[in-house]
Amino acid sequence: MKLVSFKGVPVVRGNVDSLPRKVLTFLEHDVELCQPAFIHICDGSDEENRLMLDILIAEGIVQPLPKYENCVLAHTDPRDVARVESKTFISTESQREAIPVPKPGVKGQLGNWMSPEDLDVAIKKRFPGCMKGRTLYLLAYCMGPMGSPLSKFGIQATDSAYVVACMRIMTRMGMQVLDAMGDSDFVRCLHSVGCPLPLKEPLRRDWPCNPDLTLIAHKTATNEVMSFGSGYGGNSLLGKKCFSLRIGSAIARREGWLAEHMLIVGVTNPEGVKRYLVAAFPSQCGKTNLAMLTASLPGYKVECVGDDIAWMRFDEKGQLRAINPENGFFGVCPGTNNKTNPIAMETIQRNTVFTNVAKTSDGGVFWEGLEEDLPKGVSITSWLGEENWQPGSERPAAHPNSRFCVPACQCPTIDPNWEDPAGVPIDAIIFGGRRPVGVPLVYESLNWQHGVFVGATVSSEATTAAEYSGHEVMHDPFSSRPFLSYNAGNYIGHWLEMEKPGCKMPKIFHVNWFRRDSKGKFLWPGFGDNIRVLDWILRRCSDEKEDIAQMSPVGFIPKKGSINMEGLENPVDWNELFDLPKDFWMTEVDNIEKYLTDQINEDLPPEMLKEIQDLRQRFSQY
Ligand SMILES: Nc1nc2c(ncn2[C@@H]2O[C@H](COP(=O)(O)OP(=O)(O)OP(=O)(O)O)[C@@H](O)[C@H]2O)c(=O)[nH]1
Ligand SMILES: O=C([O-])CC(=O)C(=O)O
Ligand SMILES: [Mn+2]
Repeated sequence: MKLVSFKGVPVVRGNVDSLPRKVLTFLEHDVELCQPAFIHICDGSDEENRLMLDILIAEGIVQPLPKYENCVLAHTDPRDVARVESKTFISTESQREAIPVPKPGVKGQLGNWMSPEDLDVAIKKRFPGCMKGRTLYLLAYCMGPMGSPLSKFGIQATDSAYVVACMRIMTRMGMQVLDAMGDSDFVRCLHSVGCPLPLKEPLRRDWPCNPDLTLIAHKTATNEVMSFGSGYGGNSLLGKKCFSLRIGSAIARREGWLAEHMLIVGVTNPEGVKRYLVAAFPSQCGKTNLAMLTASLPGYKVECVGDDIAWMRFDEKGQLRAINPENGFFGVCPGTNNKTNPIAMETIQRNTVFTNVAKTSDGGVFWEGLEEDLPKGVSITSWLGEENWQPGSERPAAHPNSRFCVPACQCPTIDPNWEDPAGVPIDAIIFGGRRPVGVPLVYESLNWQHGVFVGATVSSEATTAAEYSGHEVMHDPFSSRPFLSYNAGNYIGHWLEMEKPGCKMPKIFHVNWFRRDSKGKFLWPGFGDNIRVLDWILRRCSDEKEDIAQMSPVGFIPKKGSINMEGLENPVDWNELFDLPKDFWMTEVDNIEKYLTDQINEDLPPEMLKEIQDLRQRFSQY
């Protein structure tokens, strides 16, 4: 029998009675806590999606984009435009489980911890009654291909129809998941925009959020996420960073695998040999672009498995395999255009939710980088609603962290094996970041331990993916600093422990597309030309031993001329791209040492101290 109400709350859609027992218990708890006016059990259907978009349009949160097929544009409160690292917490019994204890007098930068008692207080301050007057949407979703032994289930309760529409794109969500779940365990995710009705103060730009009380909390021991006050992507689509990275890496540590902030691609060379690799760059540093690369070298093909997150484990034959837990792309808009990323441009013509981009008078979208594609005679309304926005204005047309949210299956270069339940075999791991000086285009680590050191010492210029301004170079271990959910020292230790007899260890590389010349211009063209570097990397992974690498203090670097530069639009300066300035690197080693010993202190694995010593030693003799 269909229940028409649950705990006295009308069920406007879906059948509460058919929910698995554990899901029902979760729902009961959230309904009692948040006191929604209605309950809606999501089925993931097209019809339901239409309903969500209609609600969002009626509320003024999104507007249709008649120029494209089934696309909408959302504008947020200008205070809710990015992840908020300062309000993101890991809650564990002991602090040291979650974050290292830095040296005395040093401010820790490797995550925020909250005691279970403080979290209880924080929850009681926020969640009771937080959904009054609103609908609680219950979504069942699967991270990873349905039926894969590597996949995991999640349940999210949310009071945001925007979140429902985006989660339907970013995860496998709906009836089929509820059916497949049965009584399996799941990650419990509760999300509220924190604006019960009636409102206490008017919304800005019709976007409900609660910046003063924003809190993104994770209980890793019990696989729980509680997110309050933000509707923005990484804070609200809880399957993404919260589950797949923070909860995911804690599970991965317990179970002996890796959950990483990495893209996954397959690269086929002109001989038809295909190899897969993963790459970890910090937010806004080129993962989506590399994942959708159009090769500028003839005969090469790059196919996309994922653009942001990889779950990886060794199979029984000792081969590392990766799945993409996600079902869509939540990609950066500015800079995306038909030259830099034509594949993304084609992907986002349909069924896309855009957030915080500008709108054109012909019902399309606009952002920095699309100037050349702008039809004649159209006018632009900026993301902040400024009409008749003009190129060159002081404020950008689109927010620098504006995003598209689109189903992965629409990507014309999606890999045929992207949903292989066994995952794809990984031959190389790449780290990288935005390094304006000193760091060469590519180098290869000397062995696994050195490669782990390369990952642990990733640094990059700050971007707008979180609440930073300016371009300071920041440490970002494994490109996952914002997503660490257990002690960074143990994180490094976990990576070291992945090397086991019988496992074929992938080679580890470091790349830098962002080195600049003395005038501030990028030395490397990047984008489609990055295939030239991938080609070198994959030749290094091949069984055919080519004479293309030489030892340097940072690791193996390409022998001069060993990267294919044929057909480059403009010549590049090899010497400048691979220069290793000794004074820069001596300072870099000191910085690394200070950062790791200050921040991770007693939990830093001694292997890292050895790597610091060796790097300094190699440079002092250079
Ligand atoms: N110069 C240069 N810029 C690049 C390159 N690849 C990407 N970018 C720019 O870097 C910005 C971010 O690129 P994305 O590929 O979206 O970065 P991401 O790592 O996927 O970002 P998140 O989604 O935040 O994790 C965009 O503005 C790109 O145009 C490159 O090879 N060279
Ligand atoms: O989490 C987000 O909002 C988007 C993202 O991929 C990142 O910042 O790495
Ligand atoms: Mn990302």
